[in-house]
Amino acid sequence: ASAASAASAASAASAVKPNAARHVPPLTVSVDVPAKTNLTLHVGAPRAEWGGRHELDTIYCGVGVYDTITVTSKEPGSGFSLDLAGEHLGDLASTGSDMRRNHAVLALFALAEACGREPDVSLNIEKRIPVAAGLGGGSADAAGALLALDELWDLHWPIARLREIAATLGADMPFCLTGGYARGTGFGERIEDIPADSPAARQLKSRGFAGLAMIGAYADALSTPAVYAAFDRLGAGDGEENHLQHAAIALHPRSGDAIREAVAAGARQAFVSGSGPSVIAFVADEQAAADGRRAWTASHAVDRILMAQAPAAPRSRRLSNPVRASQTMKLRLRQSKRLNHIHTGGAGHE
Ligand SMILES: C[C@](O)(CO)[C@H](O)COP(=O)(O)OP(=O)(O)OC[C@H]1O[C@@H](n2ccc(N)nc2=O)[C@H](O)[C@@H]1O
Ligand SMILES: Nc1ncnc2c1ncn2[C@@H]1O[C@H](COP(=O)(O)OP(=O)(O)OP(=O)(O)O)[C@@H](O)[C@H]1O
Repeated sequence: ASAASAASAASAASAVKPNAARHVPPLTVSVDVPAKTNLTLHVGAPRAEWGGRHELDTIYCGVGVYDTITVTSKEPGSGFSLDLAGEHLGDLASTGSDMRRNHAVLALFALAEACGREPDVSLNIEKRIPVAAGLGGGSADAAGALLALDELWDLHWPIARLREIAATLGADMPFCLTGGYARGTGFGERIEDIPADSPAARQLKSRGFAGLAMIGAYADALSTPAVYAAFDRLGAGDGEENHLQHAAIALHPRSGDAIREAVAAGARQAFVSGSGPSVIAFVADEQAAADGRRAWTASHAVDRILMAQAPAAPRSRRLSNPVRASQTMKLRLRQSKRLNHIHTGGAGHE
């Protein structure tokens, strides 16, 4: 069940038990949030009122490589902390990376402000989604933080309300709250769910956009604004459902090699994920996956291969004991009291 349905199930349960013992909010909540891709991504004109972001019509799909976001209540007045763990942290691991700008931290401050709470929370992110890879990892972490805090703080807000907050933080975030399949319009933030048993979902499945997917990931990153800027110069490739694919391959030719290799090895669908550089290849079965992996390995068309199921959705867990990270790389930020003011719209910027 998704975190959203878990949340509404919890509030429904308390509604039918008026005499039950007072509900005690959990002290730790953990949410696994999948990566996202775009099965189609039609890009229109940039719009000044969206800060130059482009009009989109896209079919989003959750892809089952999960980041785990864990939130734990802290002493009142103690502020927030952030722990990041994972083998491939990309630019998040660099000393110049400002963890106060981490998307999950921004989500914590946005929700705290919206519900009038202090952000006295420790955030723990176990990253598995490749960073700056076109897989929406930062958006997934922000969505996970919103879902987990919604439970930790016993808010149980409707998804539509969480989506409004998510939309102030980034185009992909409203989708990442629910995953599955969905259509996105506006700058990507207006979401219409595509239920799993709908004709539209059945059509996507029959076109091969479901089941086992290989993700070809790279040590290189692509900046999303740079890919949109390249799209503005180059336009979309002929017949390509992802209008950013041509621009992403122009900036990162190995993504084009990976698509060709995957198709030659029998993949049902192979395309650049969002703004790239990652490539997603849907395969019919384990045998086709083995063929695809061999082709990518022999040709060195990708640096890393991850396997995933799609479509995928967030899932939440209440924990009685805080989790301990045990990964190879671990980064930590302890926040100063002053930072609270910066992120809640108070005094100035650093
Ligand atoms: C490429 C996609 O991942 C496809 O879903 C999204 O369009 C990008 O989603 P995102 O990273 O959540 O986007 P945001 O954080 O809102 O914007 C990052 C940058 O991407 C570009 N951007 C994003 C969305 C959009 N509709 N048009 C744009 O031109 C802008 O340069 C913007 O400054
Ligand atoms: N929690 C986070 N996880 C990943 N990146 C983050 C996070 N917070 C901030 N960032 C910053 O966001 C940048 C984009 O990372 P992300 O993994 O979201 O890329 P992406 O999937 O290509 O983005 P997009 O959603 O634009 O397609 C990174 O380079 C990083 O500096």
